[in-house]
Amino acid sequence: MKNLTGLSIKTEQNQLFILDQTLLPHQQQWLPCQTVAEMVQLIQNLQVRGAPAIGIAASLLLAYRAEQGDSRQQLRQDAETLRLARPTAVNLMNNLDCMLQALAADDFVATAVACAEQLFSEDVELCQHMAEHGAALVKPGEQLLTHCNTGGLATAGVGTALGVVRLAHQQGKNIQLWVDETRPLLQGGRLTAWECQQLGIPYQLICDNMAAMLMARGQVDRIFVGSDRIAANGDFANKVGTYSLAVLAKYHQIPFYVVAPHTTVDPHCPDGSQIPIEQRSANEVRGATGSFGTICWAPADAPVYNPAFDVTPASLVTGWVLDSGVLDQAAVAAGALTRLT
Ligand SMILES: CSC[C@H]1O[C@H](OP(=O)(O)O)[C@H](O)[C@@H]1O
Repeated sequence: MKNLTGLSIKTEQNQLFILDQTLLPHQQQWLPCQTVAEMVQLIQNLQVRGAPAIGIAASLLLAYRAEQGDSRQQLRQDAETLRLARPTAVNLMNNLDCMLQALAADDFVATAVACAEQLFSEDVELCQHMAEHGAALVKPGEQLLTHCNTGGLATAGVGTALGVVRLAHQQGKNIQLWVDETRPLLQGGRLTAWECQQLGIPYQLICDNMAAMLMARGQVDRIFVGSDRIAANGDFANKVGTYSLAVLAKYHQIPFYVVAPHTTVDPHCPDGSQIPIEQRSANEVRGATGSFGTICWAPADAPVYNPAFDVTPASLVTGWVLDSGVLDQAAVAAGALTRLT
């Protein structure tokens, strides 16, 4: 397997390593990953996370196992095990489908490795295209807002929504970024803040419940968020809290964009009601665990509802920023998402 270097995934000397995102921003620890069980744990613990990154990491693990001599039958079983690791991010399913096609070839070791490497390098390119299309929407001096983490940590490239912000910044557009901390796992406060500091992007971290006031004050000009799955009609799932941002943006007439590669579109999913929403553990809401240890601020037996994602209807979306360009509501209503290549 080639040496591949992403911000949170890398291969070196035929070994696969994952940057443990639960330890960021205070610790940077690369973990070797050699088994399917280890990869499932890393994905379920969000040590590797972000729709594109999850799919790429799972594919590289299968390629690694193929190089280790696992049988085609075992690899097919492993693909199905990995598919169950997290249900919402369709990139995982799409990437595993690609890997299963590669495993059908006679020389399946070589084709599996080539497929996983291609998925990695393709995502790098897709991220750059999304960044270019999205940054073209940004006017100089705008105040942008984003939710969760959608940067290099969540992809193999520069990211999706945060990749747009990064390029607008690099183009000298003098943007400012509001970063939602993104309860309960704080992907914004821990990961997007860290990426912004690495990249020199001027940002301010806010609690999720502060976004409305900023919009009311006219301090948000444009919102970019990522996605874990986009349905054929343009509804999309993203980190919980995205829907409320979209409603607020509609009320305040602020342009609201979802940024995603075509690998996040699920043409077989007719609308948002069909997107499976991952339910996560109560303790994530009761408290937080990270490199700082565990802080439990709720009663240990507090009843909890913890959906990891919510669904935003297409009616609230100004534009879909894809690697192929920006689609507006008319294009999406005409079925453009079902004709992507
Ligand atoms: C480009 S990543 C898309 C998506 O993934 C994140 O979810 P998680 O942190 O649970 O993996 C978040 O929803 C991002 O917007």
